Amino acid sequence: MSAGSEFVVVANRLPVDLETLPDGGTRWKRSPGGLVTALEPILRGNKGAWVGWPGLPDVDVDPIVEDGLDLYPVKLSAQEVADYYEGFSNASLWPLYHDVIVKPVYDRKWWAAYVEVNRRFADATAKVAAQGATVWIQDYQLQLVPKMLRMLRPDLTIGFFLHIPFPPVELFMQMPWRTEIVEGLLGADLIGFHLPGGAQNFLYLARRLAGQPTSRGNVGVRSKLGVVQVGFRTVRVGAFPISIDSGQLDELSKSKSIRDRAKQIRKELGNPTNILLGVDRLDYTKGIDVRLNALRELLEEDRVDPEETVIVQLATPSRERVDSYVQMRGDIEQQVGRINGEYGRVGHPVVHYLHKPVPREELLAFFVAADLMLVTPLRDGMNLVAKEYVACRSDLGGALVLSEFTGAAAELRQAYLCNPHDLDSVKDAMIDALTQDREAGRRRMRALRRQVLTHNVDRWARSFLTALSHGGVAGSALMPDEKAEDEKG
Ligand SMILES: O=P(O)(O)OC[C@H]1O[C@H](O[C@H]2O[C@H](CO)[C@@H](O)[C@H](O)[C@H]2O)[C@H](O)[C@@H](O)[C@@H]1O
Ligand SMILES: Cc1cn([C@@H]2O[C@H](COP(=O)(O)OP(=O)(O)O)[C@@H](O)[C@H]2O)c(=O)[nH]c1=O
Repeated sequence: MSAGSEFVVVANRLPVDLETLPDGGTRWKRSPGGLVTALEPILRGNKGAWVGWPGLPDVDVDPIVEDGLDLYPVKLSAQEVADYYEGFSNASLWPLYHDVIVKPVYDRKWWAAYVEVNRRFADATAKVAAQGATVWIQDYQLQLVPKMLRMLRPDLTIGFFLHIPFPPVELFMQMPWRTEIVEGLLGADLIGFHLPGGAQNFLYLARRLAGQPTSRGNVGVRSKLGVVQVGFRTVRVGAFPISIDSGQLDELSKSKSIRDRAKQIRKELGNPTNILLGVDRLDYTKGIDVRLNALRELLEEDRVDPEETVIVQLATPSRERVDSYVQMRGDIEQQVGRINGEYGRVGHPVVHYLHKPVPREELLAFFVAADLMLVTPLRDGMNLVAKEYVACRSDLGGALVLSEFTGAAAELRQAYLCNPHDLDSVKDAMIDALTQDREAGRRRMRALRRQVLTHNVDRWARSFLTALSHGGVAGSALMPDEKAEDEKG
């Protein structure tokens, strides 16, 4: 075996995506989503390796050995992208884990591809990792890798982190391959979730489906880990809410170039009194439809003046070949057209909608410019956008409307919290935020910033990796296996 890497991250995507250009050539671009936002700075600071898919089917890409970060591409065929990524990952697991907002589809062919691709990731990682290395596997696309990798390389320390919610038993039991998934995860030494609720759901399922004895006490945040006893091995289970590089964003957002661009954005929008902002991957979990409906009703009821208000919705294209995403895009674009048709005028639309990725610096200028940030998911593992907005508001201006169904809501208690399933709750939160007293708004933003600036992505990674290397703190005594009792109840 070659020397290999001491620290390896394994994720479905590499931090950069290969993109096909109109002339048939290719170029690298930043991969979408919060997982990459969070992990890239950690890996660059730790000199590690990243195993992942380069984002295009059927391409052979050589490993890229860069300063501080080595990339090891895993090749997927077009059929595997359809079955493993678009199918099992994003039409079975994603909706199941997000409260079945759309109906999950369970397909044996997709499952077979999921097993096959997970095996390929495990094989690739086994080749890259040094003797005794630490391997950190990411997210729902790779839940079988911990067990597969342990069988290949028992010398490794293996962590797993789930970036999306882990569902309650009533939903998880729908999954035809539920036991295989729980057993796959139990190959890790430490399994991390954003919130204690996800960790507790998992502990219950480990007892019930894998028949393993587990701890019974509450799991804490970065403390009081749960345990599952798997033969002679102890698997730890904990809650580690992810975050952002808040210090860096705070600094960048104070720069003259971003401040100037924010002013220019306001001018380009016609200097309205209120700029509302949404920033999301175009995903049905994000509640883009919810905020547009809320705004339309507020306009209808004359509670918001269309002459003084604009909403900017930045929507990165996502999973564009999955049926539910195609359908949702059509619905949202229809809503945008309806609001502009009814409340806009020539040269002054109410909704400014972009369906394209927005570069990081431009995004920060939008955060600085926005009077009201709308984060209204029906369910979201964390939502880094909410934290990014707060980090960019060193002026203590602006206000955040935040869905209670995001992981971020557990920490950002001074936001205007709302229930996205109750349109009146969203509308009231928007009005409260738009009419807030200036001083009260500054107090809220100060408190939000204290939370985000003291709990950054570094702390997230350190808390997880420390628990992984030290074995963590078990919070409650191991209880006897009460599988039979659970099964009855
Ligand atoms: O890779 P894609 O299919 O294009 O999707 C992008 C990423 O979306 C998801 O992000 C999640 O991770 C964030 C960071 O922990 C979290 O804030 C957010 O709530 C999640 O939705 C997905 O989990 C990633 O695997 C994808 O790469
Ligand atoms: C729309 C948009 C977003 N970003 C960045 O992407 C991530 C999104 O992370 P979050 O946790 O909120 O959600 P998902 O992971 O997508 O489910 C965040 O860092 C955004 O700043 C971007 O760079 N460009 C965009 O256009």
